[in-house]
Amino acid sequence: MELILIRHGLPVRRDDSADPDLSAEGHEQSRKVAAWLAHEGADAVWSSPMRRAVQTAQPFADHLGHQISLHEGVAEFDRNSGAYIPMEVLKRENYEAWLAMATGDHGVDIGEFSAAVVGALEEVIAAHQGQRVAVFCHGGVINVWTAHVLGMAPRLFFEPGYTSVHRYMCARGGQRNVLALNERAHLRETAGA
Ligand SMILES: O=C(O)[C@@H](CO)OP(=O)(O)O
Repeated sequence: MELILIRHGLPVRRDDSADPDLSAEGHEQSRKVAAWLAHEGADAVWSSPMRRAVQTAQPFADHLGHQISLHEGVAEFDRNSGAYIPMEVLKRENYEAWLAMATGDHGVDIGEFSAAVVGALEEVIAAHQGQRVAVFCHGGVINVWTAHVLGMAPRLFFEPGYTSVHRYMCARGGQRNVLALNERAHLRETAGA
């Protein structure tokens, strides 16, 4: 089966919640990724239950006429942090805090987080053998899954862009291969993509 992971669009900043809505630009990015993926379709659409992921999934699910299935196991590692500051904003405003996160101080056990993500995605894979499935989720989720497929220790090692598309072939025999990372051609006219 082909597993497609899509990071959510640009959210608004929230200093009082880790579960922000998408910004106007994030909604526009979501419409663009839906159009980008429309020609190939998907047999099912899954999402993290966080608002930014569900709102990003909605245009694609609407296009296909699918309901969105939610899985708590692909919610972001900082879901309980109490605030949401986009990483690029954090880097500008508080470089030390950004550096701490970028070098592994995430405030959570990354091994536990990775095990939960891998378990959740393996459930999705098992439920959709032979199909193409889109899962709308988060930068941390995409990082630890990709590290797992590459045989690396779990860590945040690359920067998935907003509404970036990541593809993996997942065979019945257990083989997991990367097909593509960080597809963002659908954003080529979007400022800051
Ligand atoms: O908190 C963030 O900025 C990132 C971390 O990777 O997560 P998300 O993809 O949910 O924005």
